[in-house]
Amino acid sequence: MSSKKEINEDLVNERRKCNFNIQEVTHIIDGGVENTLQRKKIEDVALNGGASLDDVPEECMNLRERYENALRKSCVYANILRNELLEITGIENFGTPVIRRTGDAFFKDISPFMLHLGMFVPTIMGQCTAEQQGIWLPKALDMQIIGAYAQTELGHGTFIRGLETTATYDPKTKEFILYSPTITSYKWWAGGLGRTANHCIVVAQLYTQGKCHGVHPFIVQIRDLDTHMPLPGIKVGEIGPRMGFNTADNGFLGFNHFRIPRMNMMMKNAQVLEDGTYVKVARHGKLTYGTMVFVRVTLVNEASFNLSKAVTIAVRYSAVRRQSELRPGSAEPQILDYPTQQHKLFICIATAHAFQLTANWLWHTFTVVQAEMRKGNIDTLPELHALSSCLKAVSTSDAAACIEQCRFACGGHGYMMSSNLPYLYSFVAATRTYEGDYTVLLLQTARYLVKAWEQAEAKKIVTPTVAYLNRCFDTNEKVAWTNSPEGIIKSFQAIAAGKISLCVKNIRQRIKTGMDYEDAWLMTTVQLVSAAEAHCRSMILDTYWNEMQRLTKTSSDNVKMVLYQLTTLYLVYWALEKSGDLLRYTSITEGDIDLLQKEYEDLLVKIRPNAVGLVDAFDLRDEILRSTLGSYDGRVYERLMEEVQKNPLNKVPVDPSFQKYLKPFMKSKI
Ligand SMILES: CCCCC/C=C\C/C=C\C/C=C\C/C=C\C/C=C\CC/C=C/C(=O)SCCNC(=O)CCNC(=O)[C@H](O)C(C)(C)COP(=O)(O)OP(=O)(O)OC[C@H]1O[C@@H](n2cnc3c(N)ncnc32)[C@H](O)[C@@H]1OP(=O)(O)O
Ligand SMILES: Cc1cc2nc3c(=O)[nH]c(=O)nc-3n(C[C@H](O)[C@H](O)[C@H](O)COP(=O)(O)OP(=O)(O)OC[C@H]3O[C@@H](n4cnc5c(N)ncnc54)[C@H](O)[C@@H]3O)c2cc1C
Repeated sequence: MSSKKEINEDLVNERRKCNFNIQEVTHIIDGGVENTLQRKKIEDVALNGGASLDDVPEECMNLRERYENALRKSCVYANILRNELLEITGIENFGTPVIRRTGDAFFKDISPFMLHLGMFVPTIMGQCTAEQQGIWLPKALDMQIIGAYAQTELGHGTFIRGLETTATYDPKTKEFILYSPTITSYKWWAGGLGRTANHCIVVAQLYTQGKCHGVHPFIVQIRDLDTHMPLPGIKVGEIGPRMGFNTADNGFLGFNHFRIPRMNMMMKNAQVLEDGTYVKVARHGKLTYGTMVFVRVTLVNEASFNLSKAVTIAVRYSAVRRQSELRPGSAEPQILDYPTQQHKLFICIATAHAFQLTANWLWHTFTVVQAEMRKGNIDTLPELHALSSCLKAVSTSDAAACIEQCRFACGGHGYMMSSNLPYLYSFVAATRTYEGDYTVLLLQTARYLVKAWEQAEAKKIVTPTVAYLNRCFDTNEKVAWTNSPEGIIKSFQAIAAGKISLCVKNIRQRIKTGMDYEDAWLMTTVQLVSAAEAHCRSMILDTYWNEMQRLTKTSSDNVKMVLYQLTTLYLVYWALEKSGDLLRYTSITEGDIDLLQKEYEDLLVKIRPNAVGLVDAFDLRDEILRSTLGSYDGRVYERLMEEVQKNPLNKVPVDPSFQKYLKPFMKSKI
């Protein structure tokens, strides 16, 4: 952080205006004082140990240089991780978001090791027997082997049951034979696979004793550990430039009758015995999808974190940037003073808080379900799947939209790579697609909601997150509108219940006209997606409001006040966004909507003086923000100018291509 005298004067004034204790809010976001201290300790170790910032910005390098540079930094970072950070957190917490976040000081784009840490290691933990873990986990944690997660194929990503790679058991040699029978069966997209990984998890159709048993995970060595050459029978490479993730080393992979030992099938949930007998161990058929559930849960946290970075950049910049004049001859106002700018940005601060608290709650739910499953109880898995699916879908989609809004809020300079906003957007935009596409995951939640509705109809007990269906089912009429946080939450539950009810009605009507269930479902999917989104929004609103109440019980009055304002802003914003639904499912009137609009605009005014304080409370170090526009000191123009000097194009006054192309071209038409 720069010394105080260098801090932009507007930002100094903003910080003076802030009327609440910033640290108190930081502790709430971190989940307590202890967590803040732990985070700072981890950041000190990770960043002071040699955060290798680049002399040349990543975006000015060619593809090969970018990869090499990313790998160089990954090795530096991974050394700090395995030698120092895991000492602090304990090895079992290697994937904690606090550690993951320090990686952003090293990589503007993505590390080729990301998938090793984010999916390869968790899959070994979740899908291997204790014996298998004993073989691979120490090596993987120590990074003596580097892995990827190769599930998606050129032809299929969503439809996992449609994967074409086969793993056929040969009892004579006690091996599986991996084979890619078609172009479309080539593995495609796996991060770290293209150039870096020497192992990967391969999801393939398991054949034994002449029968297909569906998709199962296998651990496969693909490159020689010494020479790094692809092993015979393996075809592997990089899939090419993409919108983001350009240093993530996404790869393709094909197998030509490639043999692996029997024990390389990950056998926690199903086994193939030496003679080829297939034995199902798990009580739930979808436990092989466990890594995806884990990553979906962590992605809600990612959505919040990346959005907090984007909005920190945009709010600080908006305090520094001055533009236009309100009255002829008057001084140019800070753009943060425009209500339209506040409308773009304050909802982003609130959304980051809403997702952070929801992510914490979801993580807790995940650990409880995991503990139950260890005891053999799998009853809560469907609810976790429904929850993690819709929360992943909505949080990543909203975060991407909010980050883009932050970029709009920064005008032309927001379009510069050095603002970091394009990187943040392309990273989060990908999270809407990978680990289950938005629409596909909402339809998974919708499946669960339709079943829950049928249970409520049959007066059976439904699970806690859909308990509101019982109440809404009984009332069967428009919910009475009350303008209070609780009233808004209840109204959103009524919207969700109303939409689910309508879906069920329409499916039944379509079946009556002669459609089979699958077609009736298909024809209703537009409404089903909308119902699942409504359910998800009601949960986020409920969790944000209740968790914020709980967490601020002992806070100082001003902290309570500013966080109350922000939470209310979020509730009112969404009530206004969904006013059409409110008119349909509650007794709200046009007059009530006018009052909500007025309340929203009043809240913008109230939050304005604390805006910079609120983003400071995210406590994001400049090394992690990596933005010319968003640094703590607000030296926006100086940083933009400094960045220009690093651009290799500016190293010589005349580019060699002038002599080669431009001059001959200009002279050619005489
Ligand atoms: C130097 C280092 C840098 C620093 C790093 C430091 C640390 C890192 C540590 C952590 C990193 C933190 C965060 C980020 C981590 C990683 C992320 C990074 C990059 C990720 C890159 C992307 C990876 C991928 O995308 S992997 C591929 C993912 N693929 C998908 O998600 C496919 C989506 N499709 C599906 O999930 C399914 O096919 C389907 C659509 C759900 C349908 O499945 P299907 O088998 O066809 O189902 P059906 O047979 O129809 O049955 C449906 C039935 O099953 C139930 N079901 C479905 N899924 C599940 C499930 N997962 N769990 C439980 N139940 C499930 C469903 O409800 C239904 O049940 P019903 O019949 O009773 O209704
Ligand atoms: C940056 C990035 C990194 C990735 N990393 C990995 C990795 O490390 N390992 C890995 O295995 N994979 C990885 N993937 C792949 C990723 O998991 C898939 O792209 C994702 O699951 C979507 O599948 P798809 O590409 O087949 O899309 P498709 O399923 O082809 O989707 C295309 C469109 O069709 C729609 N659609 C598809 N099915 C249905 C349906 N049933 N109902 C309604 N609409 C439907 C979707 O909504 C979408 O709009 C990565 C992808 C990206 C972008």
